[in-house]
Amino acid sequence: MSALLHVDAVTVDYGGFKALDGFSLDLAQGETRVVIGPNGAGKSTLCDTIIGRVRPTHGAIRFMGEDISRLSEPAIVARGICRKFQAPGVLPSLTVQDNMALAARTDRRWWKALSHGIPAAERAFVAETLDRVGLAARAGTPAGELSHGEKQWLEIGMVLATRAQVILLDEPTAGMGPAETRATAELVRELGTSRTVLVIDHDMSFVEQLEAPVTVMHQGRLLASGTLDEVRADREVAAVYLGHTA
Ligand SMILES: Nc1ncnc2c1ncn2[C@@H]1O[C@H](COP(=O)(O)OP(=O)(O)OP(=O)(O)O)[C@@H](O)[C@H]1O
Repeated sequence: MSALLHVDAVTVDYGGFKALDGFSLDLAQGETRVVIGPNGAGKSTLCDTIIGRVRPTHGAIRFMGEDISRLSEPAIVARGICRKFQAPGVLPSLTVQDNMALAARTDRRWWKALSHGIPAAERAFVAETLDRVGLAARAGTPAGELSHGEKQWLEIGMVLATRAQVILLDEPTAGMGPAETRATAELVRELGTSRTVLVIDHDMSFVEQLEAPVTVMHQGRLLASGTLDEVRADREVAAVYLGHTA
């Protein structure tokens, strides 16, 4: 089966230091994949390269067969790839519903969106998306009043609201306690039923709960790939990564 997203032997060279070093990864339509690796392995650079913030020195990123590695970030987002950053980026003074409505707008002129209210056709979609991320009861709350976990879920919902096909989640559980982490795992699994998802994370209990195939990176290269149990059993992985964190 051909990949929806194909990271093809990508090298990112910073003046001789290779943050990615001939790294390849295929994401099939509908797949959820977790990328783990020690600090500095190149995980964020991988996301940055897919979304167009960093240009590959060699290799290419292909999405639905098209080489997107020279496109701008907005052009890549317009094709259906969206990234949720580590730092929450919601507008705190707007309600949860209005943040979601802005993300859902195909017309990105926010002043227009807000001054005219949410169009009826989008209202149902916004409500449905809030429900999917468990924030329906918080629709009227200013986003600044949400808990840390709720803000993260709102951000994930905002990515969903863009109708992106491929969702990149960079450490979605950063700063969360066990209960919020469990709820996030459930949410990501739910997202995986309708989208293609690439998750980067350090938190092993979270990765376990995702029950998804795992790719391990080290020094910009692919170290191992398989189920979490398989990569845990890999001696090289244990040596460079799991041995230090488990
Ligand atoms: N603009 C840059 N110039 C030079 N080196 C960089 C640049 N960006 C990243 N690096 C280096 O590339 C390597 C990979 O960084 P990256 O942030 O992708 O790793 P990571 O796996 O996401 O790490 P972490 O888990 O700590 O976030 C690191 O050694 C980092 O210092």
